[in-house]
Amino acid sequence: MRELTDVRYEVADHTATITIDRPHAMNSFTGNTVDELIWAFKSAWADPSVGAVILTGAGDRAFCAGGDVKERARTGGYGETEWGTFEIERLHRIIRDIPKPVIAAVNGAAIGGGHVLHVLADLSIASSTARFGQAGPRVGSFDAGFGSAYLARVIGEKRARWMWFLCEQIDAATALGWGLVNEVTEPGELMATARERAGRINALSPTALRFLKHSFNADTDHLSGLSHLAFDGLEVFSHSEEAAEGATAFAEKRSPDYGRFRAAPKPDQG
Ligand SMILES: CC(C)(COP(=O)(O)OP(=O)(O)OC[C@H]1O[C@@H](n2cnc3c(N)ncnc32)[C@H](O)[C@@H]1OP(=O)(O)O)[C@@H](O)C(=O)NCCC(=O)NCCSC(=O)c1cc(O)c2ccccc2c1O
Repeated sequence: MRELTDVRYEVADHTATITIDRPHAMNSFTGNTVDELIWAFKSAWADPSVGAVILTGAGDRAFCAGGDVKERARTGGYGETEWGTFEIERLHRIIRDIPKPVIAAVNGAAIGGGHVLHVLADLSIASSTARFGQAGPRVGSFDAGFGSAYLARVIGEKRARWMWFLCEQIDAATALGWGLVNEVTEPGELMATARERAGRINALSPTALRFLKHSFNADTDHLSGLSHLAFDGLEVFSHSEEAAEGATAFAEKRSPDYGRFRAAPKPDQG
């Protein structure tokens, strides 16, 4: 068992529960958090006693607020990692590829990269107090892979563009109406509901579930190439003044000033 600082990993009744445990920073993730999440998902994948996985956040304020923007404002990145690389793309792949259903138990704010994590889960159950939103364009970031294209598959183009282009949050009732979550519970009932659903999954044929999960995925797996390209672009963009302005403004609790970056590429004169 690896020593974990940012994530809790528990297995009970054939269900692995993975909890992002950084409530002081709204369960936002650093590179280390992502490494630990990958370890937890791989552990659940390899454990023959586990049939379903629940992903949630510690406390009642946040599921996950995405990347730790203060860390990025301070250092320009998401901190040290095991291999020196920020492995968020690998985490996305593991959530999709693990041959067991993943249930996101959304206990509060699911924002930015945290929102993407629940979108990638097979099922999402939300507390009535949960909030959902994308924040990249406000803090100088974007997920032009699964985080936008697969989101559009789930809720439709207009709604996905609305979430990304306005960076406003929606509540749990709206998320349910949009098909962004499967069900909404009272906050105190969220984990019991998620465990009950996991228990029902655990009573089913694991092989049938595995084939079904990968069959659902196959239809959108080409987005993985798009994701790869998008993360290449994000890596380049994240070193720009424009990206730094977004992160710095968040850390300084002020609105970002993107005015000087507005000049659009000129149409081809040739
Ligand atoms: C999440 C919120 C909507 C919550 O708002 P609320 O009003 O309830 O709470 P506060 O704003 O007062 O927050 C409490 C406390 O937590 C700190 N905090 C919140 N979010 C973060 C965060 N993401 N990083 C660090 N710290 C955070 C906040 O500063 C407060 O601390 P105090 O010390 O002041 O008490 C709201 O907080 C919010 O909108 N948060 C920011 C959301 C956000 O911008 N997330 C990052 C988007 S970018 C991203 O996720 C991302 C994902 C990737 O996969 C990438 C991959 C590769 C490169 C870059 C990536 C990337 O940038």
